[in-house]
Amino acid sequence: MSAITVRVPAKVNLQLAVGPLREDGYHDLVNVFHAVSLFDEVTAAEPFDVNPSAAPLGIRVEGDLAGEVPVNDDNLAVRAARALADRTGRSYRADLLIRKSIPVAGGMAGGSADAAAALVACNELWGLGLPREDLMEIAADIGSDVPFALLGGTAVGTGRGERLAPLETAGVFHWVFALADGGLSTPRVYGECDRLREEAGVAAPTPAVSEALLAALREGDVRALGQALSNDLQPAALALRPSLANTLAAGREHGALGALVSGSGPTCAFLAESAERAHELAALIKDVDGCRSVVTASGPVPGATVAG
Ligand SMILES: C[C@@](CO)(OP(=O)(O)O)[C@H](O)COP(=O)(O)OP(=O)(O)OC[C@H]1O[C@@H](n2ccc(N)nc2=O)[C@H](O)[C@@H]1O
Ligand SMILES: Nc1ncnc2c1ncn2[C@@H]1O[C@H](COP(=O)(O)OP(=O)(O)O)[C@@H](O)[C@H]1O
Repeated sequence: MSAITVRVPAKVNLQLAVGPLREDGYHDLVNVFHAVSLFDEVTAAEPFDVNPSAAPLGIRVEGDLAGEVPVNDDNLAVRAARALADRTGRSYRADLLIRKSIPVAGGMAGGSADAAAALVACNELWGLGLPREDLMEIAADIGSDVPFALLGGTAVGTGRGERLAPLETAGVFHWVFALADGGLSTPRVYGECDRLREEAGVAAPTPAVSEALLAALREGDVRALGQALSNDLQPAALALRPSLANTLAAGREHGALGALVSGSGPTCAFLAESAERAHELAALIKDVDGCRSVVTASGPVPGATVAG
């Protein structure tokens, strides 16, 4: 096969419980991931340039957001492809093309998604046949959110978020995402969370999964799910980007069943009762100050999957 395309979803965090800062610089989490139907596509192709001195991994990005994505060795898709090749101990080549739709630095794990997609695409292109468990291990070395982008669905992540257990869910949930201008740096938001806790004299709690959230997911109870959504990083994201409070308030006023910052933000997520209500809600919040654009999506959807 000379080119493989993989479709990979964004995520929203249904619960993000953040524990104390660990010695390795990460926080222990209970991270309930939910994959939604907003996708990037990554194509890995045999290189056009057969010159042996050319870089083994080429990278291009297409789409309105392309200017915000690094097109060098820092790109998470390139890092993933290199880690996969290193694992085999052989030198492989590929040209990677990302068709970007997931917001960049938006708290929806778009970079992690591209890394997961590159692992699946290159595993196929290079005929490696590595099992999913091996891809999961490489994924966890690249970033805490990368294993979930491989898995998809709805899952609880513990440790730094990389140790996953799939969750049972019923039905389809409908979402509106309000995208903001500019991103928020994930380490900066975690740092602000620690700072706010220290300032308030509050010790970081031991993270625990919400039983109400698990029951709502199991029963497909959208109202109960709306009530159970939570994000410990939200106060930090709001401190760094105060305009998000307006966006969240607008969604609640217009009938969202739940409203929260997605992960480290600044994307805000709103849960709607139905696909129709999601479209109505999107139209009502799209002109709120600080909101660049809105998209609707549903979940859960599968993780990184070869297209076609
Ligand atoms: C917050 C979350 C929620 O799902 O994602 P985003 O909302 O940014 O997409 C994740 O925890 C982000 O995961 P990911 O983006 O893969 O982060 P990593 O590359 O592993 O780590 C980047 C940095 O974030 C901080 N970090 C990350 C994970 C974690 N459990 N504790 C942390 O403190 C550390 O400062 C780390 O150096
Ligand atoms: N393929 C990629 N797509 C998006 N961002 C990338 C990619 N590779 C590296 N990055 C870098 O990672 C940062 C965080 O990316 P992203 O995963 O989109 O955000 P978040 O962690 O908020 O979900 C970006 O600011 C960008 O510099």
